[in-house]
Amino acid sequence: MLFQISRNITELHSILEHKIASRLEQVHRLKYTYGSVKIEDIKIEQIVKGMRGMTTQLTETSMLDPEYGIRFRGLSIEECQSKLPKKYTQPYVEAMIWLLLTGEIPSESQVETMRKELASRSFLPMHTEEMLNSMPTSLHPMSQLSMGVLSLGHRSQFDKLYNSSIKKKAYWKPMLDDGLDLIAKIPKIAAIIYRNTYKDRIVRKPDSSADLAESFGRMLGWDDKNFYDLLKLYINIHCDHEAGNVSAHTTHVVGSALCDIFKSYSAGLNGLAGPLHGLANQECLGWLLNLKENVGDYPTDQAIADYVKKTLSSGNVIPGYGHAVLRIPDPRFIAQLKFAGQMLPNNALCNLVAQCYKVIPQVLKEQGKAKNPFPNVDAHSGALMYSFGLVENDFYTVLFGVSRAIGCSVNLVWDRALMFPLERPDGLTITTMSEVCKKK
Ligand SMILES: CC(=O)SCCNC(=O)CCNC(=O)[C@H](O)C(C)(C)COP(=O)(O)OP(=O)(O)OC[C@H]1O[C@@H](n2cnc3c(N)ncnc32)[C@H](O)[C@@H]1OP(=O)(O)O
Ligand SMILES: O=C([O-])CC(=O)C(=O)O
Repeated sequence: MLFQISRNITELHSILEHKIASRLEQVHRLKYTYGSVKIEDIKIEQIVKGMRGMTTQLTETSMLDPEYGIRFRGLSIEECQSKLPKKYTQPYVEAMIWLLLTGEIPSESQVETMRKELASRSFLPMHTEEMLNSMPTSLHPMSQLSMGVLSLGHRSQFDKLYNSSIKKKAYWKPMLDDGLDLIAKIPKIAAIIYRNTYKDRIVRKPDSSADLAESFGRMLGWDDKNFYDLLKLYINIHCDHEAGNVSAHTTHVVGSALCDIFKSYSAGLNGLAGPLHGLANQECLGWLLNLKENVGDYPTDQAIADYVKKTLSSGNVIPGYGHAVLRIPDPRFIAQLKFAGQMLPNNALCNLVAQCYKVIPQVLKEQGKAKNPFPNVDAHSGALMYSFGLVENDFYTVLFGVSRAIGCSVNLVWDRALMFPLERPDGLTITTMSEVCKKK
């Protein structure tokens, strides 16, 4: 047999086999029955402005509505919180993984199966640990993470089987195996980076009796169930955000060349490390601490507004505000605001975030540039981590990367299952496009 699946995931495999067969039929119909149907026109403006509002991708796992926010397999964040099996106040990350993969709410026993499967895969190969341990601590944690993930590729089942006689319609199986490996191993990579860069270089082993978030929290060095809860919330809300965001899109494009998950997601992580995307959470905390230093712990609204105007007049963006798609306050921000209100009602930094939410949208509206003056997910995450003692803000995007590995992996599994082709859009030179415009 070319490909051996672990006994733990035989049920998951058969659920997926079934779902994939029916989705393949739909994709077949889209391609052959409706192939010539036009769904929208493209304006020059959209091409010049970074393809905003152009529908160009098929995705299974989540959809982003500008006026509502993210829905994971049709469920809002609040619905996920109330319907998925949970520990303490937040759903298990394993439950979210199951939901994204299958579109179904898992039972407690399916969550436990997923937990065991991930725990059994959570060790790292020796060369990955040695490589991480040899990295200079001055190298940005996201560069370390991207290389750590890339180094896992030596045992890619997808690479191995691609070079054997595996059929195209079965590519998703080794991709799932690699995806589970990536999701299981990335917390340990992140923990090594954290302990090496900021602490004593001693990292606890993954805890095979704990769930993914708790084991991750322990490896980072925390013994605090509220922190594990925060990690569950953080990982669940950051794991997927439709297909067009920079990290997911990059992973998808690289994967479309039939790269394995490790090469594809390593590329995605490099995109996540940009300040207009995931790195905004690092920038955001820096900005917030500077604000606090300038205006004190309990500023007036006017003092905040003045500081925001100063940032804008120096030509910088307000990190954590605005969004390429959303036109409302990000529900992921609201979920964190609620968590902070319940867990840390008297925390000055989190209360400052809440006060900024009252003040900043008005200032951005008055400036009149940002299409969305409201906070996005990054406007809160750093303040929460900081308040739980994780104060090293250049590590924050690594946490984001641990989470986004889930959505990106699940999407690659489905990309291969639906046999999506190499992605290769056309381009025009500026001169040719100008000529096309003149003719029209
Ligand atoms: C997980 C995530 O990736 S969420 C996003 C995280 N990034 C940030 O928080 C960084 C701050 N925000 C931004 O830079 C932007 O809002 C982005 C990158 C998120 C979205 O970019 P766009 O879709 O181009 O935004 P939009 O169409 O509203 O931009 C129009 C103008 O408003 C400006 N603008 C948008 N957001 C902001 C902001 N937060 N502060 C100041 N100006 C802003 C843009 O820079 C642009 O100015 P320009 O015309 O001089 O180039
Ligand atoms: O959707 C986007 O473009 C950015 C974002 O919020 C995410 O990737 O989480």
